[in-house]
Amino acid sequence: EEQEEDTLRELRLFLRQVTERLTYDRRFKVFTKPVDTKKFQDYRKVVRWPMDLSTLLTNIDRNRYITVSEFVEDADLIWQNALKYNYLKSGSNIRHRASAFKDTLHAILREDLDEEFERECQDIKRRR
Ligand SMILES: CC(=O)c1nc(NC(=O)[C@H]2CNCCN2)sc1-c1cc(O)cc(O)c1
Repeated sequence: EEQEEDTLRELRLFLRQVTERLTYDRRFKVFTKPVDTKKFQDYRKVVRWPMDLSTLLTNIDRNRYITVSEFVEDADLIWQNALKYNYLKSGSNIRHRASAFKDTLHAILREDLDEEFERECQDIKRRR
């Protein structure tokens, strides 16, 4: 009902703010767009579930997330995929950025997410 729609609108605003903070951080430019699979032909052999910041934003606008934890599952794919694809010594530069991305994402959530709000979102999900 109306209160639920208010909560989900507030969730989308929060998730857009988190995504935008990461997108504007120049360290994470490599994570802002889908990996170019023409340029990196082996990428899809290594990474089953590609994810990037622009796709997160599209998913938010399409009402794909009704809890913060669903969003975090997708956002975590970004750094997990980068660590997997760059496991060799030559990928250390991207691994450092992936680790910084992970720490920044979870620091933002620890600082800005009210767990009472996430519990409300979980209740809406349960009722559906
Ligand atoms: C984000 C990611 O996972 C990524 N990994 C890379 N790894 C390599 O190039 C490693 C692969 N192993 C051999 C040594 N090079 S390049 C790259 C990337 C960089 C961009 O500027 C845009 C983009 O979309 C993806």
